[in-house]
Amino acid sequence: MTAPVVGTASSGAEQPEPLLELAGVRAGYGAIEVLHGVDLQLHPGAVVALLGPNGGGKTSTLKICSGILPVTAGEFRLAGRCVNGVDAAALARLGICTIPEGRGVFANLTVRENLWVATGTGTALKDLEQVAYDRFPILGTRRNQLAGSMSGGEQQMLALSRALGTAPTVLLLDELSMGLAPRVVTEMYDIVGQLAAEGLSILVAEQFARAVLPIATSAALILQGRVVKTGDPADIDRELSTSYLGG
Ligand SMILES: Nc1ncnc2c1ncn2[C@@H]1O[C@H](COP(=O)(O)OP(=O)(O)OP(=O)(O)O)[C@@H](O)[C@H]1O
Repeated sequence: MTAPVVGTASSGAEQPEPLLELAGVRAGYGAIEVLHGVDLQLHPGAVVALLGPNGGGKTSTLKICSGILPVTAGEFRLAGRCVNGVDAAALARLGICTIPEGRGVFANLTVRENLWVATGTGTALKDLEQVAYDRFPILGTRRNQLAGSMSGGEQQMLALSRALGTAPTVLLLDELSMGLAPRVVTEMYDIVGQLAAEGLSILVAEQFARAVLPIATSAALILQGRVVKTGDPADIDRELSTSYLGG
């Protein structure tokens, strides 16, 4: 069976090959299966919003894409090549970068020290700092400030900077909106939209659909470990309002 097409940046009839694809992916924790055949496609330069309620399987799907959770059946493909069993470090070297739920910044390290953590990928600190401070000048003024003392939005900028400094091709974002004021969420998603316009391919897991749909090129709804609907963000928004999340 062919996976539903989702996340295409262009609307032409010619579909480019998906950069990242899950085809019938099953996975779980111990003996308990939580993903029961997930189909998902992310095309170059697209923003796919992966939506659904708590426990639907959003984070587990991102874990598959970052190599943290093994595929037990089906295929995880990058540029058409099956990468089942390829570990997280190797996937990172192939350009997959994750910003986990809660951002993953180290509260007791300064901005600069947090950026230094990403030098483990082989990128020089000065290059990481340049990317960060060019895009988010506020981080430059706070380079010696402890990350934990910054606002949620500034911490999210730091997490994004650390990711971007490694020049990823695919960005996986988990619940970017968590703990942020609505205005800051809008600002952060505007930045995500800009990153996609610059060519980055982005998969965003979000419980709060309204936050991400305005910048998404397509959306997928995951319920109980299955992608039950994929398509245009406006259609999925309508579907969510009427059927699943009570608006
Ligand atoms: N480490 C784990 N061990 C066992 N079960 C887990 C683990 N992590 C997630 N699960 C289970 O897998 C299912 C899917 O969870 P997942 O975190 O992927 O969903 P989600 O859509 O991201 O939800 P949330 O927004 O609450 O994180 C849930 O039933 C959850 O209880």
